[in-house]
Amino acid sequence: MSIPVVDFGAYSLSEEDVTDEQMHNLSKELETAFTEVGFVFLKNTGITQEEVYRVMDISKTFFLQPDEAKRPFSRNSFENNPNHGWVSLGIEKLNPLRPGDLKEAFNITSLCQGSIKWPSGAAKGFREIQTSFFHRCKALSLRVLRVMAHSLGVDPEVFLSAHRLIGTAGNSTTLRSLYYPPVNREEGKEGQLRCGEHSDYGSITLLFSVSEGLQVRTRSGEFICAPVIPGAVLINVADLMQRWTSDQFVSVLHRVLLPPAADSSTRQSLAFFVQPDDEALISCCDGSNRYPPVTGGGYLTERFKSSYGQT
Ligand SMILES: O=C(O)CCC(=O)C(=O)O
Ligand SMILES: [Fe+2]
Repeated sequence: MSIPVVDFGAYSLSEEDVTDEQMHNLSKELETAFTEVGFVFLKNTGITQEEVYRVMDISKTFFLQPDEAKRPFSRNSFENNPNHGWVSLGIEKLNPLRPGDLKEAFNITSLCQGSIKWPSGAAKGFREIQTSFFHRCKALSLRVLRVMAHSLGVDPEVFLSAHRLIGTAGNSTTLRSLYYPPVNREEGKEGQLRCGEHSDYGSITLLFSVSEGLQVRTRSGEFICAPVIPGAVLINVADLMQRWTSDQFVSVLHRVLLPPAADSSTRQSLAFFVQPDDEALISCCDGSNRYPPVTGGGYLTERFKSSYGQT
């Protein structure tokens, strides 16, 4: 089994709209991918490799600074926006049974709050570059959600009306830059990975990476390596979407292994975690009561508790 590749050109960000026939074809392709695998590569989305490199470059400039320079931007230090900011190495455990992940991250959630701080100095342009990429990812996500609604035969407003506030205080959608530094095997703890086995929490995730390392679990339970397809965006179903679709779309485990011994390369990726509005009530879209309704914000709060401990 492999991750399907779908040409999204008909509904790329540079196209105004899509014809009924194109929408039908795309929705069939996404339906197969999200029902059977939970992941899909989209080609020709309108988001270019150059845009991705620009965000990765400015993020890397930030990450390569000494920890003292990054500490003022730490996650959990901004009032009203606890998820914004820098997460240092080894802090987060996406698989709570393993030691902390060997990665650093920078989260960008709400774009317009006075209380948050943005890196400048060495990382000049950080805010502008990240913000404009956030808007591009938001636009693509809404298109993908529309196609997904068609796949399920539900009114697109079921998904779209629950994602009205992306980029504002009432929604926790996050653009996360990830940096995996070189691994020193001697210092590593038993069982430690770059990113432990997990599934994502929200509706869908857009993932941009330029090097290998990601593994995705298949239905039969084995992990397969995700290839790198230059210019393509990897999109996966997350847990709340699985619940919303009464398990029709599957949210599957994935992880990032350590590089082979003696390989001192780094890895970078960008994840755009799409999350329904905090107050949006998510009930099974097939009208069943397979899962009780839950709010976007309430569900996320519960999930964060397990990846950061109960604090
Ligand atoms: O870096 C990657 O490729 C995957 C990261 C990931 O799955 C996550 O942060 O949720
Ligand atoms: Fe993930």
